[in-house]
Amino acid sequence: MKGGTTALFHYLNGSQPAIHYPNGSKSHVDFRPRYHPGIIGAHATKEVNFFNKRPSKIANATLQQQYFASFPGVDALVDQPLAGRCSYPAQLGLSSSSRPALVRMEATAMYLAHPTAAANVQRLLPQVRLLALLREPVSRALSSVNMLFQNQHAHLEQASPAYQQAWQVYVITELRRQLQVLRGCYAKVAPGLPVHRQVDDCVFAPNQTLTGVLHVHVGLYAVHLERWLSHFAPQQLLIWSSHAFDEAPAQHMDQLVHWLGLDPALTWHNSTTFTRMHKRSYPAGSLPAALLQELVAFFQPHNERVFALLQRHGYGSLVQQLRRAWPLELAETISKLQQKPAEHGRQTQVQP
Ligand SMILES: Nc1ncnc2c1ncn2[C@@H]1O[C@H](COP(=O)(O)OS(=O)(=O)O)[C@@H](OP(=O)(O)O)[C@H]1O
Repeated sequence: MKGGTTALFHYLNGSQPAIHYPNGSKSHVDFRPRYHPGIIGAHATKEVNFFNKRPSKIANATLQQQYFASFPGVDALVDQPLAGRCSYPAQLGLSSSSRPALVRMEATAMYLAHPTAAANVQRLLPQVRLLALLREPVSRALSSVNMLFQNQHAHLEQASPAYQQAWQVYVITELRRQLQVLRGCYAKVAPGLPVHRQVDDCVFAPNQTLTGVLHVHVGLYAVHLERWLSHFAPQQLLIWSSHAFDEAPAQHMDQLVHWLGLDPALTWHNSTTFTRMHKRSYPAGSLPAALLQELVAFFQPHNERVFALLQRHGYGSLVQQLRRAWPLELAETISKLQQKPAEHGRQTQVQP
């Protein structure tokens, strides 16, 4: 969440007006082709929000049918979506001469941090391939709180002093509150149960909700990856630095095509211009230095935990990449947020 999932989804999915499919479902046909014809996104939205529901007693086959109804060209009875098969290849831009492989994808930002999503996915899609984008956690938290603030204060003119003042009060209050709740959760962690189980229980306690701590909690990647890696093998989980993806999108997309075992010759390299998506502005000069320091200090040991976890699971080169990228991302965020508009754009030195 806030790591570039919208951009990734749309780079892969092209841009598509609606058409109708033989099974009665309404779906898409490209006017800008998908990056690879063998990868197609969910209908209508990148976020299906299916696995972040409470576990249900409905039979797996019915649940699978419900889930696959979110994707174009799918009739789960004849289509064998779990086998990567597709009944209407021509409509999806695939050659119909053989039965081509088709990867269906969605990008529900909430899955990574959700306490039961990994278990729910494993139950229905044990062979699934997963991709996580990790953004420097302080920048990610500020992006998250900025989005919520903007959604709730659309009536305020962004350049106005009232907007800046309200932004500052909101960001300080909300981030401090979330930091306090999560410090409490981590302080209670004891030897025994895995850390992610203890933290999930605390975050999901009766007087506490996931959304209530989302800005900070999502960036505590060690607990989330620990949870997903307790359900899936590292071979099923591709993890990218958000910053590296931003710097070299085509290279990452080609890596994805290769990792999914699709034919690279079918890749449509000119399908997208890789412009940033979901980008928001921030009020310059509004982030107090003390809050910034508090955030940096809070995340620092958690970042070390995620580096150690990734190293243990064979993601050593990613760790090196994140150790280089995160200080740069943090410096960019500080430059964007802390300096007065006149100073904006100057180089800023930060401690990693
Ligand atoms: N290609 C690429 N790579 C990395 N990061 C990118 C990219 N495109 C957009 N962005 C920045 O990502 C932020 C939006 O992330 P998401 O699309 O994941 O947001 S959401 O979870 O769907 O709300 C948002 O960050 P902020 O602008 O700081 O809010 C975008 O600017």
